[in-house]
Amino acid sequence: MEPTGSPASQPMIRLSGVGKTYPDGTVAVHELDLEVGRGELVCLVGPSGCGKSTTLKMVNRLIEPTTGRIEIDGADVTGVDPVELRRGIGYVIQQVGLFPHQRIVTNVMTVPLLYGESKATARRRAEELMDLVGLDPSTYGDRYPHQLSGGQRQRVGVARALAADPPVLLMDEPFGAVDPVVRVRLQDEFLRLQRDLGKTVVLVTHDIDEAVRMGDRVAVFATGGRLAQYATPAELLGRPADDFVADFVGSTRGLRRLTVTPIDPAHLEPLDGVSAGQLGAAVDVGATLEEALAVLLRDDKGMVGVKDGARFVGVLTPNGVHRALRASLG
Ligand SMILES: Nc1ncnc2c1ncn2[C@@H]1O[C@H](COP(=O)(O)OP(=O)(O)OP(=O)(O)O)[C@@H](O)[C@H]1O
Repeated sequence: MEPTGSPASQPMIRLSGVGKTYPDGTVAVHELDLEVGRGELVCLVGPSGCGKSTTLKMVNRLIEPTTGRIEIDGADVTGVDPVELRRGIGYVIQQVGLFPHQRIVTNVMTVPLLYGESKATARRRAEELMDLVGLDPSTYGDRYPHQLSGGQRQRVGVARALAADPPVLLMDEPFGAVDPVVRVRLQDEFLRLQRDLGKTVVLVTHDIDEAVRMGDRVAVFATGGRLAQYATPAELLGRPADDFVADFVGSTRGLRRLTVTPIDPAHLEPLDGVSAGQLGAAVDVGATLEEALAVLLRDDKGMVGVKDGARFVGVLTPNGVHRALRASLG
């Protein structure tokens, strides 16, 4: 599916009153309204069985909704041939689904070959994609899936999903199968890739930390396929909509807010009478409160200098951190 050059204000994905009731009467998703902007990364998070995967699969029509309407780039997906639809939508799942008896490069080439590219072009494209996800094709291209680590296999899954250069990427627990350290590295790599490529991404996770770390917005689902809150990470942690969300984001949400709240120059204090030598290390004005607080605690000077490039713009004190947290909720 080609982007139609629709107005930038139109969401890339729009779900209106979408519901799914399975034949046995299970309500997997209940009347869901959700919009995902162009280039936005939205995380769907919630306890097991709350309808996250079903929602994702309705977007690429692996599951048909029982009610409602789903549009991608302004077009009703039910009017698009499912095979055609899925070409415009990359899909990454936890179990990656690589062909075990094919080399990695061949696995990635499958998609361009499917679209009728010549073998040489498909190979070139596969090698580019492997580079893009941080796997050197000359080292890993000729290996088989079982000769890769879980994290490396996951990268192959992402490379393959990007092979058709789809504007939309759906990811179902993409980093679920790897250990926590590799997981954070893959999250960082993917965020960098996403910033460069500007895809519209919907990512399912049951991990609230992953959701607030990665999402521009986060949709919290509750049991019964009900959307409990759809908000930015800062809003979600600072103003949970109800007890369910407050409970789900956890009692340490105050700490988590530091990770999603940027330094606000309005809450800095002037440098007057303080020399740079008294300050220890400085942080960049684009840093988060968490990064600033880490330096503040480490250097133990009672304040941390904040720089914009080479220029000092002020100092942040523990009180300033408090004020910035309060003010971030408007
Ligand atoms: N084919 C089916 N028939 C009946 N019920 C189903 C079917 N597939 C899924 N369900 C039910 O629909 C609900 C939502 O399932 P879904 O897989 O979307 O949840 P999820 O939030 O992705 O869960 P998890 O985090 O455990 O993967 C669950 O209660 C599940 O048991």
